[in-house]
Amino acid sequence: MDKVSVVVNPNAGQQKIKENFESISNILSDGFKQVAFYETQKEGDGTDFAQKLANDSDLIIAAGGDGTVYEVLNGLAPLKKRPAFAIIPGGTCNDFSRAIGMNQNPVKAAEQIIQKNIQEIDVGFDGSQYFLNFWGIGLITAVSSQIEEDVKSTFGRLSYYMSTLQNIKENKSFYYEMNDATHYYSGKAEMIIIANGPFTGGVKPFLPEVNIQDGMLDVLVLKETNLSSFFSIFKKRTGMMQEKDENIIHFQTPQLSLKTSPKKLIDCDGERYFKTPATIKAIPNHLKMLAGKQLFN
Ligand SMILES: Nc1ncnc2c1ncn2[C@@H]1O[C@H](COP(=O)(O)OP(=O)(O)OP(=O)(O)O)[C@@H](O)[C@H]1O
Repeated sequence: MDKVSVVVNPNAGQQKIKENFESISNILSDGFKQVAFYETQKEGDGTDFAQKLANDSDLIIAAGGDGTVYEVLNGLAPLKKRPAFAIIPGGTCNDFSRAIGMNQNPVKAAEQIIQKNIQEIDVGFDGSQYFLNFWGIGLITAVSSQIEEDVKSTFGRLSYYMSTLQNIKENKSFYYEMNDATHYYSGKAEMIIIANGPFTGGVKPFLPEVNIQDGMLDVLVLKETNLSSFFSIFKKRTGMMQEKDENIIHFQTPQLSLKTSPKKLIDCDGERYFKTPATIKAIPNHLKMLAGKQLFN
């Protein structure tokens, strides 16, 4: 692994990467023969850079927040020849970087990257876009749309909690139909999350047991998103829940088709560009990532 391209969003987070640029650059140059940096200037640049640089890079590093990771992933994932992928976290939540054990200090993350701990991971795909972490509709979309940029920079992750609590009161249900090879479900729901990796919204309230190396997606349907359903999730996590909860559907599947009425805005790793319907699948071992820890296999 010699040639490394780093796609940097200089404005991500509170310019964390820019401030530490020299240290990051020195560390990466110690670990790899050739390191080049490319600064994004606007939306879409991360995807363009990834596509242009892929053929001539052994490794592409996304340095920025989850938006930058999403853009670089969506540049790389459709390609036949995909270089390895790594993340230097520089945003507010950096969800996926946490899932693969990256240190949240960008300089320390660069130190982890030069250890070259290569792991194969699954990538989610909904027919239009790829995701590493989660795909969701309903409450989760309302939560992230409501976080204003100024609130986000002042309160960081706390704003996700505050926004969630506010949304629990205001959330509206929708009608859904979904099926895979063995399940068919329909009814009313307030939130559906399809998880590939274990982190959503900078915290991990949902499905922390999700495995990003098993070729499967975890589907979670919440019929009602009130405080008691969140408490049920908590009980399920801690093994306290004995009986089946009527309010929650949870299963694993490699692929799922989903439609809703009305059409719902999709939150895909925190980005919101498309609406339902969609067919969502896990593409097993689609990317080689340089992780900060041993994953599940
Ligand atoms: N130079 C730039 N100036 C402003 N916006 C940019 C620039 N380069 C890229 N962008 C856009 O900014 C969006 C947000 O960036 P990113 O997610 O990296 O940072 P963040 O919002 O601070 O972090 P997080 O999403 O983790 O909270 C990206 O999706 C991208 O489209």
